[in-house]
Amino acid sequence: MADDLKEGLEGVLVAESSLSHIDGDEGTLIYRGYAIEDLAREASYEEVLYLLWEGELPTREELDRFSEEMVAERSIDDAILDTVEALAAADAEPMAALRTAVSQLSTTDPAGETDPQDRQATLEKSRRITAKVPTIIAAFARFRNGDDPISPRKDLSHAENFLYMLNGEEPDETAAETFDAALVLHADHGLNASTFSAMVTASTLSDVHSAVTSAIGTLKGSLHGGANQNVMEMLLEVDESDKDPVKWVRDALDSGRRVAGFGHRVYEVKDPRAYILGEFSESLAEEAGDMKWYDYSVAIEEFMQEEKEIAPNVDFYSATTYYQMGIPIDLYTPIFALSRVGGWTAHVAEQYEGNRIMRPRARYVGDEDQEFVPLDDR
Ligand SMILES: CC(=O)SCCNC(=O)CCNC(=O)[C@H](O)C(C)(C)COP(=O)(O)OP(=O)(O)OC[C@H]1O[C@@H](n2cnc3c(N)ncnc32)[C@H](O)[C@@H]1OP(=O)(O)O
Ligand SMILES: O=C([O-])CC(=O)C(=O)O
Repeated sequence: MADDLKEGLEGVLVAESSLSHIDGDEGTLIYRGYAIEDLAREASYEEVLYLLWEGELPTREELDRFSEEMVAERSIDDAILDTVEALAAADAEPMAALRTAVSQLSTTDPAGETDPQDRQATLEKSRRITAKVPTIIAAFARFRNGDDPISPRKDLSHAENFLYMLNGEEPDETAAETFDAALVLHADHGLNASTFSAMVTASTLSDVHSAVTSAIGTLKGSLHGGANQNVMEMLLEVDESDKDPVKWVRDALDSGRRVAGFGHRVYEVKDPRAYILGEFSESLAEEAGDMKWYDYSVAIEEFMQEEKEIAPNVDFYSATTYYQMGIPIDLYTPIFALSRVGGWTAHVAEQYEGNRIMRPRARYVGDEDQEFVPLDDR
């Protein structure tokens, strides 16, 4: 057995997948062969879910039926709502609340335990979880503001309905389209850490809810999904400092800080999703007549490129996009989960097919041949 140490599992091939592919040198991303740019421009999040779960883009009829099935699963039971209310009252972090509520969803799932070999049952469970995640996040956000949660509507798309449940009013066309495209852009991304986490859990033949719960916990970290919140907090810090953004970032790097929203394990060049989100951020800024956040971002991007040759990832421009849409900063990572749950569950379904338990190993560097000393003699 080769003894090469691959810290962070860099470059290690552990699975075959037909879901998404990243060319890190070229800076391209495809979902089942379709370019992310085409999907973001032309397809709804529901179409992308169908593509990931069913293997092909839906016809109009298939999409209508699928969307109806999703809509029918949007409501959450009172028991879940009570938990969400209690978590909001306890001032829980939104990602912690989401993780707990999604875990609890397993207790109200009508199918109970299902056979991992039953792909249909896995996909139905995935659909129920994915449909309910926006309802959980929006209810949490409202409870903590002292507002009543808003029931999901049946006549709105996944993206529109979330913004409606969050804000209490239907989003305008720009907000609805921008948010839908952001969901498309975040839906899948190869074996990123949270997806891998879901796959590891699934590989033990554990259930879909457990896999998604693992994935939420993994996405939360600042090196992964948590970076979008950190980007906006950094930009606010820049603003408050009254320093030039480039000077601020230079000082941050000098003090050993990492710049949130930059760098990637796979991309050697700018993340293709960052181009699209950058355009959204720019047009929202133009619409509002306030270019500040976009200009700060561009200045930081140019500096990071020139000075460090490190390009932005997906989290860099999603931050200012969401900020300019008025979304609370600590909901950015839950919103990432709201989209990525589609990818996580597609990978779980794939993992169950031809499953082998994930079990790497570590090189042992600890002590050997220790003489055991009984407790009272130590
Ligand atoms: C959705 C997503 O998960 S996208 C990623 C979101 N995360 C972030 O934006 C957090 C900031 N970025 C990072 O911490 C990293 O770039 C990661 C975690 C994304 C990738 O990590 P790795 O592939 O392990 O790269 P690694 O940490 O080895 O970095 C390589 C080099 O680039 C530097 N580097 C990487 N990212 C950054 C950054 N954001 N700021 C400053 N320097 C950086 C590292 O210091 C390292 O330099 P060195 O070789 O001189 O020590
Ligand atoms: O692929 C990764 O490592 C991180 C990422 O960009 C994502 O999950 O979208």
